[in-house]
Amino acid sequence: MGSGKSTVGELLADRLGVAFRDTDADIVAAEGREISDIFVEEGEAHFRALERAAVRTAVAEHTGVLALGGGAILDDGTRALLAGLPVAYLSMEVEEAVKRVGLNTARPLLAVNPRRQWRELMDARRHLYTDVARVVVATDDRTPEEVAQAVLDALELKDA
Ligand SMILES: Nc1ncnc2c1ncn2[C@@H]1O[C@H](COP(=O)(O)OP(=O)(O)O)[C@@H](O)[C@H]1O
Ligand SMILES: O=C(O)C1=C[C@@H](OP(=O)(O)O)[C@@H](O)[C@H](O)C1
Ligand SMILES: [Mg+2]
Repeated sequence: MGSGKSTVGELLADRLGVAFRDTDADIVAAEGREISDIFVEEGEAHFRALERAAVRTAVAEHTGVLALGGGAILDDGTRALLAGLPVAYLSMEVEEAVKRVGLNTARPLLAVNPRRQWRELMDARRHLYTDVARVVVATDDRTPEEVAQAVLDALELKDA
C-alpha cells in the first residue's frame, strides 16, 4: 500500500503508449461503493473474491499496464492468474509508507497504528511479492517518473 502502483502504473502506460487499468478502480466502479465500505460491510474475504474476479477479467480482456491492490497476492487464485506475466513488485521501507499513506482512511487495513500494521502486513506478504514478481524495484528515493523508468529498464521494455 502506497508504494505507487496506481501512480506509476499510469505513467508506465503513458510511456509505453498502452492502456492503464487498476483493479481497485474496477471494483469501485462495478460495486458502486468505496473499498473501505466493502471491507466494513462484507469483510476482507469477500473483497479478495471481488479482487480475484477483477484480476481475471482484466488479464483476459486488457492489453496494457494493470495496477493491483497491495493485498491481491494473498489469494491463491489471483497469484495463479499472474503466473508467467511480467509482474513488477514496487517495494519501499516502512517510514516511506507512513509518509505516503500513514493516516489515509481510504486504506482500511492501515486505519489504526499504520506503522505496526504495515510491518505486520509486509511480514506476511513479502515472500509472496518476491515469488510472483519478475522484477523488484525499490521506490523509496525515487520520484514516480524515476520508478516508471526503473520498471521499464528492469523489464527491458522500450518507450512507445
Ligand atoms: N515514488 C513516489 N514518491 C513519493 N510519493 C509517491 C511515490 N509514488 C507514489 N507516491 C504517492 O504515494 C501515495 C500512494 O500512491 P499510490 O499510487 O496510490 O500507491 P498504491 O497504488 O501502491 O497504493 C500517493 O499520494 C502518491 O502520490
Ligand atoms: O494491501 C491491501 O490489502 C489493500 C491495498 C489497497 O490498494 P493499494 O495497494 O493500491 O493501496 C486496496 O486494494 C485495499 O485497501 C487493500
Ligand atoms: Mg493503488
